Amino acid sequence: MPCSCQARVPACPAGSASCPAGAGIPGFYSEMMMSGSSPQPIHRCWLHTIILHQYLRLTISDLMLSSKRNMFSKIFLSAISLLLANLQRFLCSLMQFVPGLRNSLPNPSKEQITFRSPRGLQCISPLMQTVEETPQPIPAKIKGHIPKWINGNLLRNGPGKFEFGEEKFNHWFDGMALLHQFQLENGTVTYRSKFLQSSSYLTNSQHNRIVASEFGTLAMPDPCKSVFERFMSRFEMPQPSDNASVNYVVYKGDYYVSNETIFMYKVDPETLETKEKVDWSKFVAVNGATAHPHYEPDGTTYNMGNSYGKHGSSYNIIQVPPQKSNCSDTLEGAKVLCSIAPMDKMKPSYYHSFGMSENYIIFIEQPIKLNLLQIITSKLCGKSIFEGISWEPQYNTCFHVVNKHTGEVLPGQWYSKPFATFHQINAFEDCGCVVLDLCCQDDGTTLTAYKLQNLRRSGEGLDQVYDSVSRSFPRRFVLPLNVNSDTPVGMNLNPLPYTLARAVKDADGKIWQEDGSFPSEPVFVPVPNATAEDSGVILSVVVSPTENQSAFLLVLDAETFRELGRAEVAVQMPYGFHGIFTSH
Ligand SMILES: CC1=C(/C=C/C(C)=C/C=C/C(C)=C/C=C/C=C(C)/C=C/C=C(C)/C=C/C2=C(C)C[C@@H](O)CC2(C)C)C(C)(C)CCC1
Ligand SMILES: [Fe+2]
Repeated sequence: MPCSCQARVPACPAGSASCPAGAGIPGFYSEMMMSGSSPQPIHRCWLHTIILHQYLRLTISDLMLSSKRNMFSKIFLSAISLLLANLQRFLCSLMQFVPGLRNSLPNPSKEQITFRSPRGLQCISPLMQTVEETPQPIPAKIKGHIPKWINGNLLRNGPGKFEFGEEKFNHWFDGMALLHQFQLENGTVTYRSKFLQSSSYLTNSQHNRIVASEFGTLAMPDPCKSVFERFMSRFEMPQPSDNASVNYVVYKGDYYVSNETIFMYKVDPETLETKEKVDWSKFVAVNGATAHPHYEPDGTTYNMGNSYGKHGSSYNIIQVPPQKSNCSDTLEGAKVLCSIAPMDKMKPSYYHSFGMSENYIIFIEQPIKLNLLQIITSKLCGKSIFEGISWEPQYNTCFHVVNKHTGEVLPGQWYSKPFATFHQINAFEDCGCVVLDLCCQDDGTTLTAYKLQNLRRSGEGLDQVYDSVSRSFPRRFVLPLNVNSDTPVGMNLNPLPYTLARAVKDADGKIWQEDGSFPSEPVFVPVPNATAEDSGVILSVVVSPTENQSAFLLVLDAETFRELGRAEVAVQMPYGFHGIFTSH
């Protein structure tokens, strides 16, 4: 990394103990908990309601920034309720504005965040069980009203088959990709689903056992082979899975499903048919890419992927052009914009997503480490890839900022105390800073909780699993970009006053929840020709482990979070991962 005037600037996690300035977003949660508001939404729907909260948080902070509409009264009411809820913290935040006092304020300590350990959580095992596909569209039963202007498909991806014959997968992420489609047309909704016809799915089906290893499951050698052949198979390199179960992504206007390996599949978003398999390494020198690319308005796509070579690994930023040069195009023209060396080349960090603002790509190198030696020898040791991943909080979390137009890595290092992050909320630039909102956990061992044996527990066992998972909070990080050797040390460099304006959402109370219901990642669909940023609807597929409780597509008014309608589908549906909406 170019580093002639390298400055190590502690990134400022709003509300965390390391940044006095940040009485930020996480405090919002602690206040919500401590002021006696129900912590239920997080506890009851611990898989995804959190994301709904995070989405809300984002909407509110954006509203606060633009502050154009009828927000003043909301802010005022919120401020009053916050003031009453926590007078001391409020005074502290006011003192932030007094020059000289700002840096001497007490840190909002983590200990202030108190949680009740929930007891008797509802068993969610039915959401992680094999289901049948529904290849022909079936009509959904509409309750309420689905606006007629929403025309298109909500496409979602996630695991739907967890065993073949007698053999069972170990980890939630191993389940075979089931592609879902909710088709919305003129106020009506139909649903269909199909299993991705990946090589993993086809060979496992053909042999009626697990032949292809997945993230958390090492396939056993073929029992029909000789003892010698079975022994020798242990010396083979693990093969990357093509079970693209994590998300739908778009490159050059075509739809693909993706996990995080070297393979993706092109799919037909209308019929859910599996089309061609695409290998990233045929186009750019990478061994995989995330399932969370970022898109420019013109269709240019940015992604990140690791490359592994003789001398260890690199993190690479990839740019895919917006248009095809002919109709059979896939990733032609893709290029590596820049490569970043890991802190330890044999132990690169795991990342599930990355940030993008107008001019920058922000890569977060977190202390969830891939032990390459262990992964390469995993077959020999009888282990899965998952077992080669570890949480190593002796490392800080480090932010790398790259100019996405030039590929130049900015000559600074921003770091924070160790935290783990899977998903980004937002990234933008303001006053010479990059502002990042992330879903953060103080501990990076969550992947273990997602083992199927844990998720399928019930009663006290499930409560224990839930207690073992570090809570996820939205946190705001401010990375001042114009830092050089003249920049004074020990001063808060965050010029943005609005990182304090974090407490508004609670009183706003835009939460959708229902007992025993598990909403999926919310997807915003703007009304055609929308003028306000939140004119439109929020779509979320809601599933339930309760018998005979139908899954449904929920349609909320994005501005008010009022339920407009729901489209119930009488099929069993597992809990999925991600998806997108595609307009007709
Ligand atoms: C094996 C091999 C090599 C090396 C291979 C290596 C290093 C492979 C590494 C593979 C890895 C790290 C795979 C990771 C897969 C991770 C996946 C699929 C993650 C999925 C995450 C999901 C679905 C997240 C879900 C969610 C989370 C976290 C929070 C919730 O709130 C919301 C929800 C459910 C969506 C070499 C060196 C190229 C040589 C050749 C052979
Ligand atoms: Fe994700």
